[in-house]
Amino acid sequence: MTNQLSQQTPVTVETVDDLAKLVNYSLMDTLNSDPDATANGDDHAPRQVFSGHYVPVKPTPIENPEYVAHSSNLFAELGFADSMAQSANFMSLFSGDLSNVPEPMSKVGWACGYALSIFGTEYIQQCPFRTGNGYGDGRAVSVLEAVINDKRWEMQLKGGGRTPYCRGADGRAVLRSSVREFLAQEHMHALGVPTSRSLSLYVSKTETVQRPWYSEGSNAQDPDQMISEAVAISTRVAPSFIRVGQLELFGRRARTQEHPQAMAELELLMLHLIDREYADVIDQKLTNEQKVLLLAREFRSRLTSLIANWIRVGYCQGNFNSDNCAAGGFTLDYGPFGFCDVFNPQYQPWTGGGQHFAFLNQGVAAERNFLMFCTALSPLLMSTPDYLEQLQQLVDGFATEMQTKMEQMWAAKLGLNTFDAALFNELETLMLQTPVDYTIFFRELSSLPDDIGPLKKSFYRDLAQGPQGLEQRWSAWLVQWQTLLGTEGNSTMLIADENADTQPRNRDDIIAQMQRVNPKFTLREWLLVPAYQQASVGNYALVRELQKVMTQPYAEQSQEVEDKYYRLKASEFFGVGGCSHLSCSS
Ligand SMILES: Nc1ncnc2c1ncn2[C@@H]1O[C@H](COP(=O)(O)OP(=O)(O)OP(=O)(O)O)[C@@H](O)[C@H]1O
Ligand SMILES: [Mg+2]
Repeated sequence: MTNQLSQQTPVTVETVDDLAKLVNYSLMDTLNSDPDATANGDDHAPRQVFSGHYVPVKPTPIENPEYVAHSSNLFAELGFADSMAQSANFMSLFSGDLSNVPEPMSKVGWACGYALSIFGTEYIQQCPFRTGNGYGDGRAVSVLEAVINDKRWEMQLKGGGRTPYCRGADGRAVLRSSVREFLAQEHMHALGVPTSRSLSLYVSKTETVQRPWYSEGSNAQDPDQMISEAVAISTRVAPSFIRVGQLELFGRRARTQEHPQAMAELELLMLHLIDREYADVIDQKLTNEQKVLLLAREFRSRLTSLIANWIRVGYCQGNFNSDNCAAGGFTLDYGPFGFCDVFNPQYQPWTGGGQHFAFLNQGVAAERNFLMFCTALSPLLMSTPDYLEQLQQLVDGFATEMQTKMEQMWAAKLGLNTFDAALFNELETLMLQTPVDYTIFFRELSSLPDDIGPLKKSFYRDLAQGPQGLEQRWSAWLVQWQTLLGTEGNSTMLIADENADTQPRNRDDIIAQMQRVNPKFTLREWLLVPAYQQASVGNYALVRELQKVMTQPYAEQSQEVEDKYYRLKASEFFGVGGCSHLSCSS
């Protein structure tokens, strides 16, 4: 749960020609291509894809691309020179034009099909053909895989044009959603939460599409107008983009023996997933059945940690369907996400999402995705009933593991070594009744205040306006917490106390530990709105400023940054469409 410091690699990639030397297409080499696909990749009309793991497809470049931003952190980790982001060849490639890429880079990218489950219910009819064979990457096109310092990375354009899975839509992403996703991915990484990463962001100077959106200041739930927005392509990077929904597509086909290769395709995908995401923890020499079990165990462990991390930093994914759940156990698809301001277990930024995907329900939503993951893999264990039984036990044990991770996370946020249910329950009640700003509250608490004075900075209401006795209850809670921490009445050195759960710890150590767990800055929606609004008129200053501030979320930063970004959400932003809630995310 600590902030991962970016590892820098010496710059070795200064041009697209240098990058071409690192390409290595494991997916295209080991998985099956759709046998009905056109050889040249001009495959953009919606159609059914009956078999094969991927469809070769050329992205459609955005017209007149302009540089908006790149992640210099990721560039440094990959050994990319910053200058490359604005070079003509790099910009062409990552704004969708593969026509001039050097050998051995492929001039054709690929898109993958996947199935959909929502909160554990299988959906089949969500494509124009009502079969599920037309569902998948409708606007995400992978363009290359490269091995850089022994690590494999896939690079995928979001908004890269229509694919056979586009279902009649335009295949584009607008600047607004691309700015949000671009900033959020790198913020999440800096928060120490596993995620796909952002490489680059380019916008078209001339090409626009229509999207439903809110008129200025609208309080409506749903957008009340169509607006014209510039299209953009952001490139995201991950070891793979295999989703739970993808395993499900092949699991369902294997289950119903939809075609003669169905079982073999499921097995290939499972092995490929291990190779891409779990090679360091699953021994190649094991039998396939043993691999399936280990895979499920490891995925469960990653997924439960991921959710605990989301809740630690106040993140709500909003649309945690199985097709938005990366099988590698990291955050994927920053569509209708949000970082909460007010602590609220029911916080759900997406109006279409429902309470099942709300902030504190994310563990249960993850459990449903894990069930679908195991269901998809179960055809591979049909001949080994004892293994199937063990898989079921992994499903049955999810909630307990989730609970353990949550308790560890809450304890860490409170600076404690062990979770104390009574202390936490009272805190949760107080946070709801006050109400408090989640980020500011825990950050202020991290300074180990002597009384509740400093915590008031995080309160959205004067305590006198709340239930009777609120102030006294806060004070009593603080004393109880200090007792458990062992800091009561001692401002310099801690004394071991029989009630304290820790060995004596230095006060500064506790502060430092808590500040590594409780970020000072989170990417709240009211900070994103002006950044993408200014970007829409060609001013990228705020995007870059946010990028800088939000990639150091645990650092104190300057007074100026604090004044601007370490604040309660202003009252005028509450209830505003596109700021407090949103519907369309694309
Ligand atoms: N403008 C569009 N054109 C074509 N397909 C689209 C478009 N918008 C969304 N889709 C597809 O609809 C499905 C559901 O959309 P969702 O918002 O979950 O994903 P997304 O944000 O596009 O993508 P991802 O999950 O790849 O980050 C996805 O399969 C996506 O590819
Ligand atoms: Mg999605």
